Amino acid sequence: MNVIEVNNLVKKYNGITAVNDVSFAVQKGSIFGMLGPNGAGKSTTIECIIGLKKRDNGEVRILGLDPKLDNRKLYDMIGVQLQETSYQDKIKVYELCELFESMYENPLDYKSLLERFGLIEKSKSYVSQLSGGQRQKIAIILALISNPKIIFLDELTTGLDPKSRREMWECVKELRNEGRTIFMTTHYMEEAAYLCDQICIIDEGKIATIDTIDGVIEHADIDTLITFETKEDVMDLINEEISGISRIEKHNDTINIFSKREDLITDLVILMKDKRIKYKKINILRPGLEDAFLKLTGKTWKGEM
Ligand SMILES: Nc1ncnc2c1ncn2[C@@H]1O[C@H](COP(=O)(O)OP(=O)(O)OP(=O)(O)O)[C@@H](O)[C@H]1O
Repeated sequence: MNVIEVNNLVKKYNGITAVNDVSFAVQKGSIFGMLGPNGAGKSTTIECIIGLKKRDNGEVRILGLDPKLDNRKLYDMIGVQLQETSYQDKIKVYELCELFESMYENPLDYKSLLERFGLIEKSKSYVSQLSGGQRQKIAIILALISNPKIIFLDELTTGLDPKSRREMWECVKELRNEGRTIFMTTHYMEEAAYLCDQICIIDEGKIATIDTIDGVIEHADIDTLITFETKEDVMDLINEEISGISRIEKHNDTINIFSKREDLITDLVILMKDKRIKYKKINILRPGLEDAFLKLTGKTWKGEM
């Protein structure tokens, strides 16, 4: 069952198209990740979906409701963490939580949420005194107070250290395991690969692909690379005896074989054994999300883009 449906979404800023005919659906109880570089249109997509920004074209349904028309109803059912949330300087954690609690009809008990996220002893601290990771946990807690069915997380872990990022990942998984649906955006490929059931690669406002991680990699149709070292002249032999090679190259003693056939390595090892060819450092490199991103968008992934 789809809990988010977006069809042909378009958003322009002063004539510049930030989100260009974007369509996708998100299944109940899944983690859906939107992955793309700076300025790809991720935040704008979230803001249009939840009704914070007016879309120029297209249809959006969240739990069957149109955020443009059923704004109020939806706010009790979704939780949102936006990228640039600034809190009042002189507000304490419990005050902020109480403020959010007062906004909903059936809020969750914020104290148990603070407990769950290991922040109960920070209850009386000023939000401004919390670490980056703790502030992001507060953002999740605030998004959870309405006991939402769907949670929108916009670059939840940007700027966090690796340990805090890992902690946030576990939090997000837990939320999914409770049956909630997560829509998240991220710059981090390993985050998308670790968390997301479905991933959507967006670039310059357009979707390059939507699939599972394995599906995205498969869709990109990239060769596996098998490398090894030998001092012997084997190029002709390999070309003659082994099928399915897209490309083979030699750099000094290193041979690189590109192929769609992962089992090519088995044939290769048998061939070398039969012909008594000495080799070392045999290795297989399967394509990853990074390679798929490059193939699908023509851009190199620079980690935190
Ligand atoms: N309020 C605005 N007015 C004009 N242009 C905007 C506005 N907000 C975003 N844009 C532009 O729209 C495009 C998409 O921006 P958006 O913030 O949605 O991208 P993003 O993928 O979330 O990027 P980032 O990862 O840097 O947050 C960018 O070119 C951006 O400059």
